Amino acid sequence: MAARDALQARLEQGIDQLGLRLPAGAVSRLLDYQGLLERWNATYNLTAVRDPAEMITRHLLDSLAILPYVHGASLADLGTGPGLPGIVLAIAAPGREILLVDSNGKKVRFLREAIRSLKLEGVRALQSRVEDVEGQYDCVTARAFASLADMLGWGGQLLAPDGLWLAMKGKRPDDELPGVPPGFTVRGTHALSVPGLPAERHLLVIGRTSAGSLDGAAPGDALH
Ligand SMILES: C[S@@+](CC[C@H](N)C(=O)[O-])C[C@H]1O[C@@H](n2cnc3c(N)ncnc32)[C@H](O)[C@@H]1O
Repeated sequence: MAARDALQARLEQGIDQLGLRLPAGAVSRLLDYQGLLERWNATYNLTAVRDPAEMITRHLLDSLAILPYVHGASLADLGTGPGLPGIVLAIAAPGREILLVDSNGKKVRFLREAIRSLKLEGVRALQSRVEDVEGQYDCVTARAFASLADMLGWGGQLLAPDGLWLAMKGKRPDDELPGVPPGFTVRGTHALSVPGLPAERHLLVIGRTSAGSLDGAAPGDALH
């Protein structure tokens, strides 16, 4: 219990530093999710991060850092792995339809168990390659998944016309910008400061190029 108390203090402090307010019970559910991940990870190797305190920072707080950018009533998290950022966002911002997609069967088995045991309503896990997924979502998230060119090439069809694609990256991915396919434009690049994480983190917010607009011509111009 003492260990959980210490993790809870670290998580709550990080949430405060991010300037977030989460719904009642969310912190406890996030710790339950992490506990489940730690247990499954001992057998199934779902994440290379094994230290619980490091998981709080590198998984929970890093995922929560994009919460202010989450948009609309539906969200698809592509290449979600063990549910990052998708399950964290499902707990922190409930009330959305959320699809978690991964091609790896053991990760999807974990996701289904997490959805069941955490009673995550409106959340579904799909074992599939992103290329084969159908539907459209107001928000698409992807962390540590693929280059911008690949992720938009494989999954661009999933973004609703007014949707926002949130691509989570480490260093600012200037070298990937020329690969953004036609029809999409980078609306902003945000340097994220994740409490306790010294590494650089960036969020690219990508939308569809609106008809008649030139903003897809030079994605770098949209950066700030
Ligand atoms: C490096 S992991 C990142 C997992 C998680 N998003 C995170 O940040 O911890 C990339 C994940 O993408 C999945 N993946 C790779 N290519 C995929 C594809 N084409 N369709 C669906 N999932 C894919 C892998 O199975 C893996 O779980």
